[in-house]
Amino acid sequence: MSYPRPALNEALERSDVVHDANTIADAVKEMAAHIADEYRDDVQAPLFITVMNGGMPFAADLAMALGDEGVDVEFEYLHATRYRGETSGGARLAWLHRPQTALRDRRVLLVDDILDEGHTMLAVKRWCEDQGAADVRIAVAAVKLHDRCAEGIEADFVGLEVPDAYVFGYGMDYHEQGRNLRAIYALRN
Ligand SMILES: O=P(O)(O)OC[C@H]1O[C@H](OP(=O)(O)OP(=O)(O)O)[C@H](O)[C@@H]1O
Ligand code: HPA
Repeated sequence: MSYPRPALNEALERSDVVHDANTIADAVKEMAAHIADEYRDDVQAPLFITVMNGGMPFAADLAMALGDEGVDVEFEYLHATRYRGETSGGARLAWLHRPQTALRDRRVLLVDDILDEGHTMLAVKRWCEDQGAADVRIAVAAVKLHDRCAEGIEADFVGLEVPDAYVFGYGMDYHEQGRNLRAIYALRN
């Protein structure tokens, strides 16, 4: 993250709301119903791995909505970043924290804010598979609409679609700011 950073207020002035808080809440509830169907008959709770930092608000909402559906989850987290507070991603994914729970034979649900070019999820999913996970599913609050997504990766559960612009809010940052906004905003180019 380079300083001084661009101001969040100025970014908000040149942004549009793409999904408001109510729309996001409805999408999370609907996703939770689908995800619950996937796991409710399992003897062991899925390992619910939040991809920090961006995945945190969505993961919290989704976990509670799964609880409402009567489905328990075991919490874990990882931190892998390739944007590092910037608005375009680097080639290298930096692992800042790996899950400490053994993944062997576990069903894993990876939970993140956005699937954009997919490089982060591709690497994280492969790592989980290499650890011997029984199966790895991906839930994201939003998928960005473009044709630059890495081959071989897609989300199993998607809340909302966002346009091909830099988006922030609901976990997603604008230069490490704005993650705690309840709506999702897109910068006008
Ligand atoms: O599909 P991709 O193009 O790979 O981008 C998606 C990833 O980028 C963001 O993380 P970031 O690297 O910004 O780390 P952060 O969550 O700590 O901000 C976001 O939270 C996803 O994990
Ligand atoms: O558009 C985005 N916004 C915030 N974080 C992101 N990580 C990948 N794409 C984005």
